[in-house]
Amino acid sequence: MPSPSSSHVVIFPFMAQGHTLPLLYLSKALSRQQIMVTIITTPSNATSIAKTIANHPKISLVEIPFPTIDGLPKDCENTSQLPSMEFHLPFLHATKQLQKPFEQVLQTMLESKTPPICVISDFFLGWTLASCQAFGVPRLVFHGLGILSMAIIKSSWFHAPQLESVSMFDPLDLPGMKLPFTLTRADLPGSTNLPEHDDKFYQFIQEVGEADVKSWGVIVNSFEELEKSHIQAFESFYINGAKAWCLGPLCLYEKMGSDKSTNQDHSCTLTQWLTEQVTPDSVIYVSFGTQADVSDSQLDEVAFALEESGSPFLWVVRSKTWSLPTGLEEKIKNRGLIVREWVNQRQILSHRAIGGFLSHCGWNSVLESVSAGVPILAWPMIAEQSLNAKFIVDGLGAGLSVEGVQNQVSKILVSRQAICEGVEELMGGSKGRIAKERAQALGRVAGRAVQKGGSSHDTLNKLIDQLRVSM
Ligand SMILES: O=c1ccn([C@@H]2O[C@H](COP(=O)(O)OP(=O)(O)O[C@H]3O[C@H](CO)[C@@H](O)[C@H](O)[C@H]3O)[C@@H](O)[C@H]2O)c(=O)[nH]1
Repeated sequence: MPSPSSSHVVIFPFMAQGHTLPLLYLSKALSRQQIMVTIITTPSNATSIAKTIANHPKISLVEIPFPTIDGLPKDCENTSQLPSMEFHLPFLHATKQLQKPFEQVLQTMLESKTPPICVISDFFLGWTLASCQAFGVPRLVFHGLGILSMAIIKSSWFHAPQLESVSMFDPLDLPGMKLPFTLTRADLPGSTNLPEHDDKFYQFIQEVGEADVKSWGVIVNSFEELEKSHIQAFESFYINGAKAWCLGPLCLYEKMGSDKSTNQDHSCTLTQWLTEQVTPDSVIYVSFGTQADVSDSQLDEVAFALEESGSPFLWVVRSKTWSLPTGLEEKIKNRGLIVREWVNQRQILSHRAIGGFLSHCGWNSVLESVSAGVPILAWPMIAEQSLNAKFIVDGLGAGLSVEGVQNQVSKILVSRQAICEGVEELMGGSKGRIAKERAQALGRVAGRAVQKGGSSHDTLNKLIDQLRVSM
């Protein structure tokens, strides 16, 4: 069995912030266990990753070139650089061309004194399974999602023919699953709902899904106390007895303030602004993640709603075309901050001034909010976010929903009244108070999970032991 100091893990994240960040936190957790980690990525992603791993000598980076392909803007190496979600599929296909350089890197590593004990690669990089099998290295897959949403997606995919006869808004029963909320087909992500077999995205997901279920194991950014009752249903879809290793919340392995990848001056300004909002729990943080396209007219509604709600707010806006509606600047100037650059979201959520999070319910944001004990005002937009929103609101009771955000099928403009009412209830209503208590209780459990003796901490040790034995 290799000694701990010579154990080496290869991590290959998908080039999207929400997929890469948790794996960077995992790299740091592994390096603290004296494990060498090599992160494989492309040049422009390597530049930003290098900043976050600067003080971790056991983590190194290997760059492989991103391919140039028709239909994808030049120099786009991360989904956050895509002009819109229309380019997502060409981007996904482009990543398949990383296989050859990836295999060359793996070959060199296997000939070295420290061959890897496993490769942890993203679900979207399904072809890594064939490479790992060819070289005899176990592949662990990472999806970036929670257990419950993954189990629902897999189950509805598996039972698709039976589901087609169920109407869009009727409750859905998934065999073998105990759902903590009422699920309808309208809640399912687009590619799962009404799969069209000649749809190119469907075909891509089917391809990477086939590799997924043949993986050696699954790294899950969640913790047993949160999702234990769904693990068995999820694992049942894996054909070689693969285990789901719940290691999260991975963000909690990152020491607060240690990430130097954000602009430090800017971070200080935000912290100072938050500190000036003297009343604890008074500020609502607003962010819709790194992928969803939110129209400028919808952003106008958010702006008016935040103004009307009277709550202080800190809002991260990604749109390059949107500007604050005329007249609003003056009205919000003493209690609203709109930020257009990358912020340290975890640091913001943990500030005592933050009392709520208006969120799209990307899984990282959900976990970060829960970990900080901050209740969520849920506004799911794309992908599996409706499932996360129902889980946090109906399943865990740690959030409220924006009324009028029915599902992902009816794409209507959500009115400023609905948003404003949600903000008022979360920040000052009795339902908001109950959600806050629940979020705070979950935050304490999440913190214990990653500490010595906690469920995720123990699972990480067990995983490392098992990989070393199987070498
Ligand atoms: O200015 C910013 C903006 C984002 N973040 C971080 O970026 C991550 C964003 O992740 P997430 O909240 O999951 O949002 P998305 O990246 O938009 O989510 C995509 O990836 C998730 C994980 O796979 C899925 O759950 C979502 O449906 C999918 O849209 C989080 O860690 C945030 O803390 C920052 O730190 N600063």
